[in-house]
Amino acid sequence: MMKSDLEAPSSPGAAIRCRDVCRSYGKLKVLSNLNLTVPQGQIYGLLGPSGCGKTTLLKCIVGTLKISRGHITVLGKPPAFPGHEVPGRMVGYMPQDLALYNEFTISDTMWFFGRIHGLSSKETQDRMNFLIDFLDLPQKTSLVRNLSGGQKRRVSLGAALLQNPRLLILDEPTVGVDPVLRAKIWQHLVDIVRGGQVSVIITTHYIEEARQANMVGLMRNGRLLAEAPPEAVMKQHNAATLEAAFLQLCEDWDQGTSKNGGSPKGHLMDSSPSPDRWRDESQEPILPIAKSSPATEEVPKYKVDWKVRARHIVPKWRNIMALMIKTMVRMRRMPGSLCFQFLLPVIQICLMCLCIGGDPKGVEVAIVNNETSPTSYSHSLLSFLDNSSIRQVNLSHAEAFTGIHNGDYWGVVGFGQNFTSYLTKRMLQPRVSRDVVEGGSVHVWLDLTNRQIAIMLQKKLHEAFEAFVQNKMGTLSYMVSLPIKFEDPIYGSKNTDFTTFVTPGAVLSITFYLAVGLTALSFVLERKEGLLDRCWVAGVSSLETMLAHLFSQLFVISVQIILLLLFILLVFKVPNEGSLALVISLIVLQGITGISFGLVISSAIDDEQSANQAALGIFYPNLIISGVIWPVECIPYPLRYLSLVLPQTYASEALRCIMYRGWDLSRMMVWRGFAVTLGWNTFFLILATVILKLRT
Ligand SMILES: Nc1ncnc2c1ncn2[C@@H]1O[C@H](COP(=O)(O)OP(=O)(O)OP(=O)(O)O)[C@@H](O)[C@H]1O
Repeated sequence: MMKSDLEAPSSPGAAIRCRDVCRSYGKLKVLSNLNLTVPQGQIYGLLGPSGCGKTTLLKCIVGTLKISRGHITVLGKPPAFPGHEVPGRMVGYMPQDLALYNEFTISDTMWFFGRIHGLSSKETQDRMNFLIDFLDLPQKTSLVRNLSGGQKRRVSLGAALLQNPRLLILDEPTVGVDPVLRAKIWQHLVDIVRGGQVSVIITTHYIEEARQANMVGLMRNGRLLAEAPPEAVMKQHNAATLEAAFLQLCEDWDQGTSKNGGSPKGHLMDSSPSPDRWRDESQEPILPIAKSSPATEEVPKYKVDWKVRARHIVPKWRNIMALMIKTMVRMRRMPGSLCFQFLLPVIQICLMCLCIGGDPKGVEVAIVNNETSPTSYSHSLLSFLDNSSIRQVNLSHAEAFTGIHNGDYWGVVGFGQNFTSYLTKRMLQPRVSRDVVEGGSVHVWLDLTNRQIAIMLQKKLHEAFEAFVQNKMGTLSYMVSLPIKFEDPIYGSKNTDFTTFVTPGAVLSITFYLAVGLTALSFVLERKEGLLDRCWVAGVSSLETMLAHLFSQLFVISVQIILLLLFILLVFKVPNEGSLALVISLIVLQGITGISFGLVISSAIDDEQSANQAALGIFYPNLIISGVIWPVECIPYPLRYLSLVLPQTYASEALRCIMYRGWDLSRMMVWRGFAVTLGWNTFFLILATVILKLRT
């Protein structure tokens, strides 16, 4: 048997007491001055037409919805009171939504809730075996996603019954359940309340089955019309069935409200019933719940000492572990998606290194050479042009210019008839005429619409000319060199390409955005399916949910980062002059920033489409103004200040400094990147926790 570690509530008469409870959704008033009392050790059937506010009331009772006015106590204290086990092990909640993990098996589901409630393996196993048998569930290895609607509801009921809670809150547990099993479930409820320790509040659409309840509450338009034992309700209205009695009561209420200008008919009394009263005096008339009496009832004051409060706030490792195991099990059940997550960053960085920043290849350039001799300088110079980058096409002057105007060539390189003799003169004589300089020059016309290609052509022509001079003049080549000399670089190499600049920023961006993508939907779907609320009622705090997501996603991004680094360092040979530990730490921290930002989106936004839009919406602006693909120095000033506070600007700079300059944390440009990243991490995590807390 499971240990019964649950204390008796401070108010022995009532398991749940709602007084003057009001709750609205925007302008829609769903609960208005509602009073309800669920007696301890009894089954309370909450009945009412669709949309009258039953689910809303149950959510207020378990504490997932805040009430706008009034007072609720559950097992003696308000829900979510520090140190109170509601939410927690004392309460078993079956929400109206299925609120089950589809990728789980029945057994995974029970183990998950067992861990959260702190049950031992044996307790979980025993309870699971009993519930599978009792609820007539299929094999425990069956996946929830493959179960029928009715079977899913029974698994959901099983999860609520698992820890033998003191209070069961069941929102339509018998929908989609066959009559035999329905009877069995009701019999079970009757059995468990018999000892007087367990109380049940249950909503159902099958009004007649509520005759087995000890007490029914009849709800309409957000008010409780009456609260009494079922026989008393039927007797009061001379009805043979509870349904007929309920119809009668609604009619009476409607007539009462229309005749009396809003107040119910006279025979509906004006005081709130005491639960004990109904135990003995079930023949009394049905009592509506009055507006006046509860107001006179004093709201108890609850005190809590700081130790209990602190224990309430500190996250429980047990819950974090349970949630992490849950995420891992779900990942294992979706191997395709997991492989995709691991490979996506590698694919992205490979594409980036292959396609961005390298030298253009096979660029067609028209050559108009008016020198014919194969020994001429023009032929020699052209032989030094990099053939892999530039494809030379020999043409006449007219053809070359027609071609470049038609967009066939990126440039025209022209040599005059006397290029060789004029260039020789220019090289050897200190004073030459303008015509000699003109005729001894290479003339280049470029299509400058593509700046990268144009810059490449200019660079290749300069390199070809330098190689040509070196070849022709040997040690005397210094005589014709430009009076600007580029010495050996302090950092980097002379052949540094744009890829080298982009890679560190790209690695950080890829890690950040994949982490955002991984987490942005994590709560959205769980909230939609009611799983967040269900876990919260089981005693999982917002901070625990947040930390569990963070730790599980850390595992995924760690694998992603290892693969990314292997590719950039070993396959694409991006240089790393600094400490690998610093490189890894900075990338991991950026990943955590991405996870935390994803959690903010996930906790603030309710639907997948908006969450995706938010994640995508910030992608380009952030990428562009973080100096990842183009230097920050090019950003105009007011915008540059914004750029500098973004999570990736200083971090990219820091990573470049570590990798290419070999700097460490003693340099401001390095520690600044770490500091900004850590700052954003903390901010996003706190923000996400606060939003999640406010919204559950
Ligand atoms: N999140 C929400 N936002 C806005 N309105 C809501 C929300 N949830 C419920 N409502 C509205 O509040 C009213 C009461 O809904 P509730 O789900 O509590 O009814 P119910 O009695 O449980 O109905 P049913 O028996 O059909 O489940 C309905 O009019 C519903 O449209």
